[in-house]
Parts: sequence; structure tokens; C-alpha cells
Amino acid sequence: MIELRELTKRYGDTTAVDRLSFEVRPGVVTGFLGPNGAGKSTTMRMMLGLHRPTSGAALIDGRRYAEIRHPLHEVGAVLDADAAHPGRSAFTHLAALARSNGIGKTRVTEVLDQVGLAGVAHKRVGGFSLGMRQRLGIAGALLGDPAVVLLDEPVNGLDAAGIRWIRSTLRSLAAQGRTVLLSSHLMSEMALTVDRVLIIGRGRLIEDTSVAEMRDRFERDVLVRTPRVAELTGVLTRLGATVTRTGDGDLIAVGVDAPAIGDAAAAASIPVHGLTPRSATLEDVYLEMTSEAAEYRASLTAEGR
Ligand SMILES: Nc1ncnc2c1ncn2[C@@H]1O[C@H](COP(=O)(O)OP(=O)(O)OP(=O)(O)O)[C@@H](O)[C@H]1O
Repeated sequence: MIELRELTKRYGDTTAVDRLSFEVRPGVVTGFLGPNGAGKSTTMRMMLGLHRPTSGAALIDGRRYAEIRHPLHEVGAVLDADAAHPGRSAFTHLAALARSNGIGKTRVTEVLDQVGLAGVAHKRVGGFSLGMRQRLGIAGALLGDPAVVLLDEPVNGLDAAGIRWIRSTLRSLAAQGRTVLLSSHLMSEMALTVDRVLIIGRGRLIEDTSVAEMRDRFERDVLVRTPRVAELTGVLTRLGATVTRTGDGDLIAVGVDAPAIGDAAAAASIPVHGLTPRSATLEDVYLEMTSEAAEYRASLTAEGR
């Protein structure tokens, strides 16, 4: 379990993380989402004791990272797929990591097998594809059999097979009762991988919800085509709908479903030539939630800050 309490990080005038509080629970895959510059990497680095918070705390199973005696056994992290020296083999890289944490070579063989790299264990990492380097990173994170696994942008740049592999690996880690947190700036990458989402913008928490709840919250509307626009607008408004008009003269009704619109139009003898229920995608909902933070970021970039 990961717990953030009013976690804050300031760099001079920039508040990268702003009084962030949330919990990441075991047994589910949690996505940590936000537009570029939202503060995801800074937050993860504070969880791992790599950055010192300005105030507040990031706790792993109730303790700050610095207080954990054998960190690799409690938290495994992949912050950068290129952390391994290109001249080393996968085995040598992991064996060095294992040795410095008092872990035996048998475990190295086990994790290489677990991530599907057993066949290339003695090949140079420099010749590995991004997908293979990502697997190696995960092998390193799993060496100490930790209860908490953190991954920063693990699917960035991966092909479809690589994404599928990460997805099923993270699901099985969560099913084993581990706490799994992965960051991304793209909802589309997360939608099929995570159960819960924590969305941040400008260092603040915007949403802490499940993907299922987010799907349910889509604002559904109905596109209505009628030759008697004004009359139908009146009928639907009286039904409680919010009605707007498209550039093509169609109506967009929010707050009533298509059958209710059809019935009301029939009762008023208004012809309806088209009735199309529409729903936003998960990506649309996410972009709307984070638009203010993304625009703020764009304005800073435009000012050259
Ligand atoms: N060492 C630093 N010094 C000054 N500002 C920093 C530093 N590290 C991060 N920042 C700023 O803090 C904010 C958050 O950055 P961070 O890298 O944590 O965001 P992110 O959500 O991980 O973004 P991305 O998706 O682009 O990786 C940004 O405004 C960034 O410019």
C-alpha cells in the first residue's frame, strides 16, 4: 500500500507537486495519469526517496522509503528502461543488482524466466529492443519479490505485443496481491490495463476513481434530426433536456435518452428523421478533466518558461 499525505514539492517558483494525498491499494493495477508536466515523475521519485519532499510524506506500507531497511524487497521500480549498461549482459546486470541487495543468483535466473528473457540472458543489453529493455527493467524490479511495484511510463514507445505483455504481467502481479502503480500521460494506453485511475494536473489531484466509474460518467447525448427544430426544441426542453443546435441544424439533446425523445416527438406529432445516441470515449473524458492543466502547461511553454 502506498499513501501520500499532503505531499508537496517546489522547485523555486514552480510547485511541481501540490499537497497531493491519495492511497494506492494492493490487488489492483492503478494508473497515475496526467498531462506532461503534471508532476507524475516528481511524485514517483519522492515515493522512492530520490527527491526530498518540500513538505508532506510519501509512505510505503506506513514508512518513508528512507526508513525501509531492505528497499528492493519492499518496492520495485522501473523509472527508466535504459538503466542497464549496454555492454553488460542481462544476467550480469541483474546479478550485480542482486548481489548489492543480498539476493542470490537463483533468483536472477527466476526473474529472467518470468519476464521471458531466459533465452537472451547472456546477450549484451546494447543489442536489446526497447521491449526487451523494458522487460529487463521489470525483472530488476521483481528481484526482491516486492509487495509494491512502481513503473514510470512503462508502455511509452512499445509495440502492440510489448503493451500486451506489460498489461498481462501487471495484472498477474496485482492478482498476487501486490500494489501496482504505473504512470502515463495517455488515457488510451491505460484504459485496458488499469482498474483504478489517479489523475493529476498541475501537481494536484483531479480524480481518484475506477475506470468503470469513469466509463459510467460519460455524458451521453442524442443527435436528433427533424424538419421542425423549434417545436421539438420546446418539447424536449419541457421534458428536462438541455438542447443545443449543431451547425447543420440538427439538435443535440442531453439529459433524455433516444426512446424518450422518439416518444415525445410522436406524442406531439413532430416528424423525426434521425435519432443517434452518442457517447464520449474514455479519452474524451480524460482530456476534458485535464484540459485546464494542459492549457496552463502550453501557455508556460509559449512564454518560454
Ligand atoms: N529538477 C527540477 N527543477 C525544476 N523544475 C522541475 C524539476 N523537475 C520537474 N520540474 C517541473 O515540475 C513539474 C512537474 O514535472 P514532472 O516531470 O514531475 O511531470 P510529469 O507529469 O512526470 O511530466 P511528463 O509526463 O512530461 O513526464 C514541471 O513543471 C517540471 O518542469
